[in-house]
Amino acid sequence: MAAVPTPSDAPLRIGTRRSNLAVVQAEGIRDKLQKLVPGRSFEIVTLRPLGDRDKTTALYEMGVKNLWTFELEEKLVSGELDLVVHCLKDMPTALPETCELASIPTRDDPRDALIVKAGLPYTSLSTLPDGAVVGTSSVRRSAQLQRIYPSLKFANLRGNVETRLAKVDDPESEYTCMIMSAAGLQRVNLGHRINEYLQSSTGGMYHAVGQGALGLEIRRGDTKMHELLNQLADHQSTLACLAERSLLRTLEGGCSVPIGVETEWVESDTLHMRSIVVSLDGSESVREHVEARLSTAEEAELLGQQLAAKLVKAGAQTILDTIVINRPAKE
Ligand SMILES: NCc1[nH]cc(CCC(=O)O)c1CC(=O)O
Repeated sequence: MAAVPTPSDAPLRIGTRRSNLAVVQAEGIRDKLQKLVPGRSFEIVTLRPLGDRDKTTALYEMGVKNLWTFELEEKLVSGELDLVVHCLKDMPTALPETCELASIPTRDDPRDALIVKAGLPYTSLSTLPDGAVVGTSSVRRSAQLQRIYPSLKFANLRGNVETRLAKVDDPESEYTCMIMSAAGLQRVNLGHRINEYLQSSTGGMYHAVGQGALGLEIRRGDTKMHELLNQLADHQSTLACLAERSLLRTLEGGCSVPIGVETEWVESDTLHMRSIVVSLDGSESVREHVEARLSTAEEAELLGQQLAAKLVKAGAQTILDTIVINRPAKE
């Protein structure tokens, strides 16, 4: 007679999106968990969320905010999944009451990267010709680039990493180049296609909140999973990302805004945080920074709130009000 499996014999089910990037990320987490609990079996369950199924409707017109997460969260809550592996930057700053962000592992490169169409000679943003077309559907990227390089043009570019790269490389396509996260490209072994890393100190680009980090989401109150995932958490990455998410949560006010950020540990216990808020056309922008010694999630969230308050005081509210009226797309 077959043994009746006890709950701890049941495979631990990890949910994620159905892209190559998402699966690679989930496999990485699975391999780490496997080392922590060698006796357990694991199963990766992929799902194509609404945000990936509908590629034509403008993101801001789809109504729901959590287009990439809500179906996975439903399966978490119903018990069909035990864990969801997200790109942290795709996770809304407010999660459903029934779920929680259990762990943020060591963050990869948070920067944006420039990728030029195969065969073209350009190697950096500053060498692109006037009128070059940048593929991106992120208002954070297009607004910031327009601020720095007013002669650039922009065209929407959606789809997973490989699809976007193929569209840009297509000799018939209008794109001269695209901007993507360095971590996303590196994780699917396309890091060699990066022509330039973008950051505030060399060119003025700030990355998205949470970019380059993973967010491990569980059912609220699942203490066993929480304890297990705690072992994958990285203290500095967690505090930096919580500070960034707090900044976004404070500024967002229910709507998406083109806001860029950078966080840097200047001493092992001191977090330096810089941020920019840009109008959609790049004509107006506000930049601020804060720094504090911190060691707890509460202190990190306070720092994010302080930076938000400084930005608002410096004029970010005027920019944000205009954007709320225009209802922009998020990343
Ligand atoms: N916007 C979609 C998205 N969400 C997470 C990543 C890549 C992984 C990451 O940066 O954490 C990407 C691709 C991109 O923005 O270039």
